[in-house]
Amino acid sequence: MASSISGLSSSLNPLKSSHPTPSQFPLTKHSISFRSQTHSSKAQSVAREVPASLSKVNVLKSSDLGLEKDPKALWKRYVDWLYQHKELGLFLDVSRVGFTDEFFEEMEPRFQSAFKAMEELDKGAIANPDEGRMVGHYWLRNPKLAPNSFLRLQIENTLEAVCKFAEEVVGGKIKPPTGPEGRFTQILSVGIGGSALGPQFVAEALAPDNPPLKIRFIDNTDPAGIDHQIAQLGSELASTLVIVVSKSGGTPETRNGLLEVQKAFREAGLDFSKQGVAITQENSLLDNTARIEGWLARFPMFDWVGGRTSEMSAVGLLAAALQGIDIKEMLAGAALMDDANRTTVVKNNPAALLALCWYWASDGVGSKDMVVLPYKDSLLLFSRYLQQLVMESLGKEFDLDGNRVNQGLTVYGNKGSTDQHAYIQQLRDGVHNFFVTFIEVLRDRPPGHDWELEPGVTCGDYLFGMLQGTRSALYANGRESITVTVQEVTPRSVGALVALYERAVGIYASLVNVNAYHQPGVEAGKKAAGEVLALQKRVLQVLNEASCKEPVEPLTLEEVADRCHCSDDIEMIHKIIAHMSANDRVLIAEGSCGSPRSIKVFLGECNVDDLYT
Ligand SMILES: O=P(O)(O)OC[C@H]1O[C@H](O)[C@H](O)[C@@H](O)[C@@H]1O
Repeated sequence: MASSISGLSSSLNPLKSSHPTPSQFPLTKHSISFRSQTHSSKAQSVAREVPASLSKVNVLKSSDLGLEKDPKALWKRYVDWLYQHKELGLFLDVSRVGFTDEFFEEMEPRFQSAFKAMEELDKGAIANPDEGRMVGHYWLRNPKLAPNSFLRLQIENTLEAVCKFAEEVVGGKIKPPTGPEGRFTQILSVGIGGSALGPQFVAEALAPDNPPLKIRFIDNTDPAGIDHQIAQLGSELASTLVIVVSKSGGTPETRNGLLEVQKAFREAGLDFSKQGVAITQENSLLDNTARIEGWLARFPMFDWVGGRTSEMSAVGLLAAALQGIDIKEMLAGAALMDDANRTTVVKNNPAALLALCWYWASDGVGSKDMVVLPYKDSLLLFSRYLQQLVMESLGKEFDLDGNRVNQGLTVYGNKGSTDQHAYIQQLRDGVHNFFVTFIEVLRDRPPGHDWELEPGVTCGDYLFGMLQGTRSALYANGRESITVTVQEVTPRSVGALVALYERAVGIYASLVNVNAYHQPGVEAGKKAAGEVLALQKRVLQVLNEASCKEPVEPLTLEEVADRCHCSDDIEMIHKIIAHMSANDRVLIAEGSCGSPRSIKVFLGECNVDDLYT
């Protein structure tokens, strides 16, 4: 690749020779007001130091350079910057992101520091300092890189065990005790967050039309959602392999899902332990439960693999292998991508190029959102998967030096061209608070099935046209975009995409100096939920005491709050009572929900035993 930064000759690129003056390259009114808005809000909220030169250079955008009006210059920029991974057949086009030569040069030393940090991480440094953990998801696809032979063997043995188990289940050697077909036909995967999103994305992207085992997910503590999954299984519950996935082994939603499924098994007269599989850290609550109850199998999660980067561990691989997906190809694709992402030449490093674009487009502070638009139905869940990977990794209050930075990068998107008929109107014409990543898949459908639905044009040509049209239309209006192109959606290309974004997140986190591998903010919501449930128990106790009196003593919300000794929580008590009374609990509430002061509440039956517990 040429070493020119923007790829523009000096005659075409004014930045090569000198900084443009405002009169040479007038900013549009729109871009002036947007820019000043962003920078002033940034100044108020971000304590992080942005090198003055960077923010200055950053004021210039591709639209300011008039690139979209100069097809030759744009073509040159496209050619000069086009990244190609030959073996993977993957391209990365960053030409529609308008970073300048100066910006690129300013960023270079910071990239070199990021590469150093990634190198240390690869070697087993404690890259997650808050939790004192190594970060080793890259070793999963190249165990030779693991820092010691113990870890290498753990990875290799687990992979071997996953392959063997999947082969025996698919081949019918491991079978359920009962079940109409005498073999496992369904997977019910119970898990949440990183223990669900990767397997969901990969199932949608890669499962064949008629997989050996079909997969469904319970990824929430929504009783109706759980009932729906179990009802859909019907009599096939008897031939369902239940995979319970939780790194910590103590996530409440996953535990609840397990308890609900076990109840369904009991009610169907089935022995859960003969159909249950656990994927979790050794000696976690889940691991101990599975061991004591003698479940069919257990696979390890490693301390040094985070949930959101666990797709290439047993978490992602077991489910994939059971659906007939070639997991060795997924691993090979990821390993090839990882190798490419280790080069220290930014221009030849696809993950670094992504990180560069993210930094430029969002001013290194998340001032713009990342809209991910795969033009392929099977990649629908990619943006959802990336949402956790990117936002849980980068969305941090403090940087590594303890400064309050409130970092992050918002990710959303579904798929093209469908989204063109939903919100792309706003992207083209409305508030300019985003940049787009198009994911393009060159192969429309398997060979031999294509036909022309009008002379010279196939259905896939339309999809192609929609992508290219949207990319051009957005760019013409100053909206930046990245395009990632793969030949086909295969285990190899999906593995490569996962690896590309994992590394881009790691590099970007280094650039903005945050710990990408912890999630302290998640605890706050969990803790608050625990407090709500504890309050509910106290409310029930107070109501029980009042309802055991003769005559029964209905209580106002104020009285309940007083007796719980938490008058500050009266609003929450109102919500607890409204929720319980909507759910056929023994609780009876009189009065109008709309005027909480009118409510009086008591229990339909008094439990004398509970008075003394
Ligand atoms: O796999 P588990 O331990 O059950 O965790 C499931 C999820 O829990 C939390 O929400 C974490 O923030 C996620 O990163 C994690 O993936």
